[in-house]
Order: sequence, then structure tokens, then C-alpha cells
Amino acid sequence: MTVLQPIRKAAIIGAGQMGLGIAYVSVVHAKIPITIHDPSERVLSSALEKYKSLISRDIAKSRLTQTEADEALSKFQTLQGDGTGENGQGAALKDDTDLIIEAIPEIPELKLGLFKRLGQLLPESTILGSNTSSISITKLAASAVSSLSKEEGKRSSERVIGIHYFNPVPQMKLVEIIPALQTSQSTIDRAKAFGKACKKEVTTSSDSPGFIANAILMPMINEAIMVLEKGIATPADIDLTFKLGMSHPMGPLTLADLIGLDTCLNIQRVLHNETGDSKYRPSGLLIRMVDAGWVGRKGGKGFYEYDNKGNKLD
Ligand SMILES: NC(=O)c1ccc[n+]([C@@H]2O[C@H](COP(=O)([O-])OP(=O)(O)OC[C@H]3O[C@@H](n4cnc5c(N)ncnc54)[C@H](O)[C@@H]3O)[C@@H](O)[C@H]2O)c1
Repeated sequence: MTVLQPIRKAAIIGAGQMGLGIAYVSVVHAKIPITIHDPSERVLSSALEKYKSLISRDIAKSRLTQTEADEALSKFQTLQGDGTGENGQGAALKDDTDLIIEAIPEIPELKLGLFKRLGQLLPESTILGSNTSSISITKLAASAVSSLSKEEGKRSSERVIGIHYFNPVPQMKLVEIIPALQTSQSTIDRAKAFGKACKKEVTTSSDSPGFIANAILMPMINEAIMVLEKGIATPADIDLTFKLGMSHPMGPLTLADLIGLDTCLNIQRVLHNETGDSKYRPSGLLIRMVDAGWVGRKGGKGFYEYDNKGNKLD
């Protein structure tokens, strides 16, 4: 039996809603130290506040002791920049980092550029994971070989993998693992073991646009927005139909607000571009709402309005 190299230290790139949640379960459940990188100082200070409030909530619910909470605080570090020397201070990522998980916006050029720099910067023992909802992991793996020799390039692409958590990460019990065509079996095994260490169930999807979850979810959300756009029903009635008629815990428009309307639009654009299938075309209303800066719960307004703690207003 082969012994898997353990993940002892990780870095998260992007401290938005997903990056912070991934950092939290990595420290609290997988019990490893985390550095979280983001170009925005404002995002980093808000991430630290949210991290502390997640800890306080877990203490209040007796899920963490004070000693565990102190340990979790000492294992969490924030750093400005993206870790590779872009958008901030120098290349802060260290050779002894066993795992990187990027959670930057769902924009192909941004992620491809990041994987190119990560491929050059980090030793081939470091797993390069992406929390992308839809972008091809095979393309990210190909980007991680740029300017390396053929043999180094092959090994560099073998350590790239999709590690797709769900929102909100501390509550949702799933991780979707997506190997690229190039990914090695040991990378798959290490990524699955890490997902389980974060106390998640693991599913595996091949590298196809939207993988399992978003290939099914995004067309449903888009159809719900089109029903609204056509004036067929109000947001409240569309959501209530799914809650009470189909036993979904929340309706599709509430879920779209939670995911982020910018993220939904970016995912739909990737699905549409990658498949060429018109069923994935984003609705005009979604495009206009993102144009208006109405990105959902994280921005205070989407299909509903929210206070600065993210609670829905009546
Ligand atoms: N929101 C969801 O429900 C959800 C669920 C699963 C996966 N995802 C995926 O996770 C990723 C992040 O989504 P999110 O909802 O956390 O987005 P978000 O907008 O909350 O956070 C993105 C963060 O990335 C930072 N950033 C921007 N450009 C960067 C760069 N070049 N380098 C480093 N950081 C940069 C931003 O400052 C921001 O803090 C996306 O790929 C998304 O598809 C999102």
C-alpha cells in the first residue's frame, strides 16, 4: 500500500466568501496552518473578522473548546497580494506549502495567469488546487507547465486538480474532486484525503463544463431568472415554489443571491462558451443586474436586499 504524503500546510488564494470558508475548515477540521492571500487589504481585514466570528459561533455551540479556538486563531494568517508577486508584495508562497487552493473570481484569464505563475514558482510536490465552479481543470493544468522543460512540465501538470467546495463551506458537507486529463493518481488520492480531513463527503467528476453540480444547477437558476424576466411570477413566489413544492432548502433566486450574481454570470458564460449550447445563454436580466453592481447577498442587493451582516431584509 502506498503511503500518501500528508498535507501539513496550505495556502488559499482569494479571501472572498469561498476562500475564507475553505481556510476555516482546513484549520478547524484538517488542523493545518493556513495563509490566505488577497490583493485587497479591506477583504483581508473583513476575512479575519468573519473568521473570528465563525470561531465564536462554534464556541457558543460547544463545537470548539477555548483551547481549540486559540489554536485555530494562531494557525490563521492573512497576506496582501496573490502570493505569486502579482497585485501586492513579492512572491510570498513558500516551498514548504503542500497545497494551494485558489478561490479567485470565476474569470478564465485570471485563473490561467495564476496557474502559470504557480507552476513556475512552486515545487512539483505542491498540489495546485482550484475551487473553480466551471473552468476546465485540464486548461489550468496546461497553463501550469508554461516555460518548463517537457519532463518538468509533465510533472507540473500532474499536480493540478479541481477541489470544489460548496457555499457556505463550514456547513455544506460536500467536496467535488475534478481531475484534469493530466492529473496523477497520487494527486487525486491526496486531494480526496484532504477533502475528508475537512470533514466532507467526496464526489468525483470528470473535467466537463460545470462538472456535476453546476452543469445541473446553473441552467435551473437561469430558467428561474427567465421566469422572473418574463413577468410570470415574483421572486418570492418562484422561491416558495421550490421550497414548498420541491423541498429545496432555499429557492433558486435566493441561492443565486447567495452564490453571487457575478459568479453565476461568469459560470454561465464559461458553460455557454465551452459547449456552444444555447441552453446555457445567460438571461438578459442577470447580465443587467451585474452591470448595475447588484451582485447579491455579498453586495447588499440582488433579487432581494440584505443588511451588512448578510441578513435578508423584508
Ligand atoms: N460563491 C459560491 O457559491 C461558490 C461556490 C463554489 C465555488 N465557487 C468558486 O469559488 C471562486 C471564488 O468565488 P467567491 O464566491 O469566493 O468570490 P468572491 O467574489 O467572494 O471572492 C473572490 C476574491 O478574490 C479576490 N481576487 C480578485 N482577483 C484576484 C487575484 N488576481 N488574485 C487573488 N485574489 C483575487 C477578490 O479580492 C475577492 O476577495 C470562484 O471560482 C467561484 O466560481 C463559488
